[in-house]
Amino acid sequence: WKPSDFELGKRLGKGKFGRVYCVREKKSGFICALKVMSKDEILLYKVEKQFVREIEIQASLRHPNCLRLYGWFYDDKNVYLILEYAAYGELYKMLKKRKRFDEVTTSYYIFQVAAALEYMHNKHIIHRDLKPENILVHFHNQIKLSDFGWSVYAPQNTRRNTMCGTLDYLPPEMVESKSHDETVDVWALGVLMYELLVGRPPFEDENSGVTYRRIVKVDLRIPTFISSEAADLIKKLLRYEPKKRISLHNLQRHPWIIKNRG
Ligand SMILES: CC(C)CCNC(=O)Cn1cc(-c2ccc3c(-c4nc5ccccc5[nH]4)n[nH]c3c2)cn1
Repeated sequence: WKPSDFELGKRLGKGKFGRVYCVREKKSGFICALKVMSKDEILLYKVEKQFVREIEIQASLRHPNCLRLYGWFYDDKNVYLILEYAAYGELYKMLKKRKRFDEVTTSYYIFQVAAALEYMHNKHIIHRDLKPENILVHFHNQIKLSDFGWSVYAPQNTRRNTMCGTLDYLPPEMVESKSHDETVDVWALGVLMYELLVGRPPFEDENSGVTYRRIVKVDLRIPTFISSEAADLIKKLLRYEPKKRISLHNLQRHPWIIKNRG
């Protein structure tokens, strides 16, 4: 592949390490997202190892709810990623616009994210960075998990994790730098479900020390407008004990998921 194989379309956004464009591959007319990352940025941020691991992980994933990485190429200045195009963009932007989602839509989103996570966990891959910014939406409310920058091959033993970005999605064991495993994604799914239904994450506070304390205390307050089945599932996801969290298998059979999947 080379850049001139593609017709440049609208700019889709600025990722952490690059610019993303909607493009059309000239010969086939295929629409995809082209991510352009400057080589010296990758070298500057010393993320080439994470970058290679992310490419390996994303290229190996084949699931309707995991964003495809079709291929990649580079020239003297940039690295180019040929990624699947999601018609409606980031879930995060949709959430900001709508304030919060209804329970039917949210349960369909949570069901799909759980299916993608179950698929990844079966391949011993932990996502570790589940949040609305990393979830893209396609036609018919189809969800695409993206940005496997923090994904690692389990089991993950304890190591100092330089956490960048939001603390809101961290489970107690990561806040307390204990060892962690796939169940960190189950906790994050609980945070995601709460945020989609309520419009803000459950332990949010402008003071990150307070957020830390609220996470390790599991200081969870569920608003009354949330249905009792939804509240039941949120409580089963946001358990302090990793082993006590509901499994992704059982989540897909929870009354709130079944009832709302229509
Ligand atoms: C190191 C390398 C392997 C990283 C691989 N993973 C990524 O690059 C993750 N990533 C995906 C994207 C991305 C961003 C936006 C889109 C979009 C998209 N569609 C949109 C529709 C309307 C408005 C915005 C849209 N963005 N489709 N596919 C995308 C893919 C950016 N980074």
